[in-house]
Amino acid sequence: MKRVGILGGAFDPIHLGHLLAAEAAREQYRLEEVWFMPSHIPPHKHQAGVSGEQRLEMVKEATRNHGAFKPLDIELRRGGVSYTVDTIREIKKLHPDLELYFIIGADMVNYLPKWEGIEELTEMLHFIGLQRPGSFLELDALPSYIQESVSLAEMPLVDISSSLIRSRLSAGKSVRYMVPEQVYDYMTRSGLYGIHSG
Ligand SMILES: Nc1ncnc2c1ncn2[C@@H]1O[C@H](COP(=O)(O)OP(=O)(O)OP(=O)(O)O)[C@@H](O)[C@H]1O
Ligand SMILES: O=C(O)c1ccc[n+]([C@@H]2O[C@H](COP(=O)([O-])O)[C@@H](O)[C@H]2O)c1
Repeated sequence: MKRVGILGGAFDPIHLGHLLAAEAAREQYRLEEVWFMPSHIPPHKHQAGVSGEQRLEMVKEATRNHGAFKPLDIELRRGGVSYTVDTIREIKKLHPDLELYFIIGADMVNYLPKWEGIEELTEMLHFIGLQRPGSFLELDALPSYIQESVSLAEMPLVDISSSLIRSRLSAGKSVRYMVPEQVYDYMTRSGLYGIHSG
């Protein structure tokens, strides 16, 4: 069975933490592809500041040079609140032959018990969890059926988040090298987040 990883997120904007997480999961779990999937409306946080189209465009720019990385717009096309369980049901119908891995940072691992339809999700896929600065991964605190569906991957700890990038930009600070150069160029060209070139 083909092994595919999915990295879901707001990508508001996509940054190096996302890319390193995807690459670590790909390498350590021998994933043939990793799909980067922007949410329409995220279930547990504020709606993104920039449009879905622009977040998808940044994902395309960031993934274009990696043969195994692909953008996936299934949640943007569906609209509404992006519950992962609904998305995975849809993907399973389209591709019954895939072995699916959902890639998440430590903050989201700790949150798994609150996810919509989490029991069904653990039957449909595996989770790959990554350490993230500021969030201590507490697998022991999770119910055992969730613990069994989570495996960990190692990555260099990267203290970058989309909110850090947005707040730096609103303060007129540089975010160069926190996002790939192509994403930086796109943000500058489109004037996203009030960015000024330089
Ligand atoms: N620096 C990082 N290290 C490891 N995982 C990360 C990192 N940044 C994001 N992730 C994971 O990537 C997924 C998507 O993240 P998302 O697009 O919401 O970015 P974010 O940086 O967490 O955004 P925000 O700061 O706006 O909350 C989540 O599972 C999140 O835990
Ligand atoms: O389905 C849920 O209940 C659920 C709850 C929290 C997060 N998620 C998904 O996890 C991914 C990362 O979430 P976030 O909030 O860090 O962007 C993204 O694809 C979300 O849709 C899903």
